[in-house]
Amino acid sequence: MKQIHSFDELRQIKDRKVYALGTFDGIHRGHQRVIYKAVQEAKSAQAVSIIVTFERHPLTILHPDRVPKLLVQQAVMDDILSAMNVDYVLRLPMTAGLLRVTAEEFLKILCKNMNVAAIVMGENFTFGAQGLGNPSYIRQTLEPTDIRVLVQPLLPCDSLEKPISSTEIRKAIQEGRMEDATKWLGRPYQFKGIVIKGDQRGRTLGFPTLNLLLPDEMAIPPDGVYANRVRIDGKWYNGVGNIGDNPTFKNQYHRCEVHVFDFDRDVYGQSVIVQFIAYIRSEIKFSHLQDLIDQMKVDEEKALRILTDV
Ligand SMILES: Cc1cc2nc3c(=O)[nH]c(=O)nc-3n(C[C@H](O)[C@H](O)[C@H](O)COP(=O)(O)O)c2cc1C
Ligand SMILES: Nc1ncnc2c1ncn2[C@@H]1O[C@H](COP(=O)(O)OP(=O)(O)OP(=O)(O)O)[C@@H](O)[C@H]1O
Repeated sequence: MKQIHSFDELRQIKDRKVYALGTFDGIHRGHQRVIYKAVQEAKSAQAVSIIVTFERHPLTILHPDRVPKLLVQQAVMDDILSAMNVDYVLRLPMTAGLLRVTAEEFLKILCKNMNVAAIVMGENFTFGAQGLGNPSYIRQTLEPTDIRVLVQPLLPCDSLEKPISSTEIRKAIQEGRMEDATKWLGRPYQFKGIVIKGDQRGRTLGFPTLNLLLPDEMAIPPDGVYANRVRIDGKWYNGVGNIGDNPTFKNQYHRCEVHVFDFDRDVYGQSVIVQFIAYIRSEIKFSHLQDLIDQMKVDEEKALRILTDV
């Protein structure tokens, strides 16, 4: 999959094109429906599939203090899109100028002399200045052309009368409902990070841990203990982890740690992926070290049970 960043680069692509339009944070199951449709349509129209999205969220310009946390890091998003056989992702740099582009202009740039076979979007897609462009606007505007407009019905969250959305998934993660996040994303919630040195106390407690700084741009589950999976050097391991600042000890900082089962290699400096499968309990300030150790043994048992059941 190739990445492009401007309408000029888009114009260089002479193949027939099928676009999928949206923000696509998280590539949740609703997004996957739209993307699969675009890939399928591209195949039958002998065209290339192009995801049209933004480098950053529009709120980075409109309300920087309200920018939502991300559900997927860009490198991970690109791996997912490649695995879905997408040909290109166009990530438009987010600028005040881009936000002023009207729906009419935006459609014109995307479609005029661009050799477009089809445009795919979900029923709730909006675009252009003030979000005035929507599926019926696109249908109407492209009516006189031979560009197919494929509007996908919204995939609902099964427990709610709402469509799956990045917003609902962010809420689930922030409330520790990791099972909901997994169901709606179609994969466990995860982030990538570099293993840093901790206090090297874990091994003396019988629970050595990988320590990661929390990626500031990402949605972070609440402080507490989790059943985790961790990918190290391409291999997945089970584990039990903690997000928090270890209130039992002094001079700590907010981080994520995972005790990886059946693993004893030194991986400082390596990039790993941590998945959050289920929330187990909140963090506790223990008065005695032995109470923390006993509790971690209980947590380990619980995590093992959860991870063998999923
Ligand atoms: C499963 C698990 C549960 C934990 N629960 C707590 C807790 O409730 N309270 C706390 O202060 N620290 C908790 N921790 C963090 C430990 O205090 C920490 O892993 C230990 O002090 C080692 O730190 P280090 O990696 O910096 O050496 C937990 C860690 C794990 C792996
Ligand atoms: N549940 C869904 N089912 C089908 N298509 C969807 C669903 N949710 C979004 N889409 C479509 O996928 C594309 C990308 O969606 P987008 O990221 O803009 O919205 P979202 O997931 O609802 O996020 P937010 O919660 O931020 O509004 C759009 O074309 C949108 O209409």
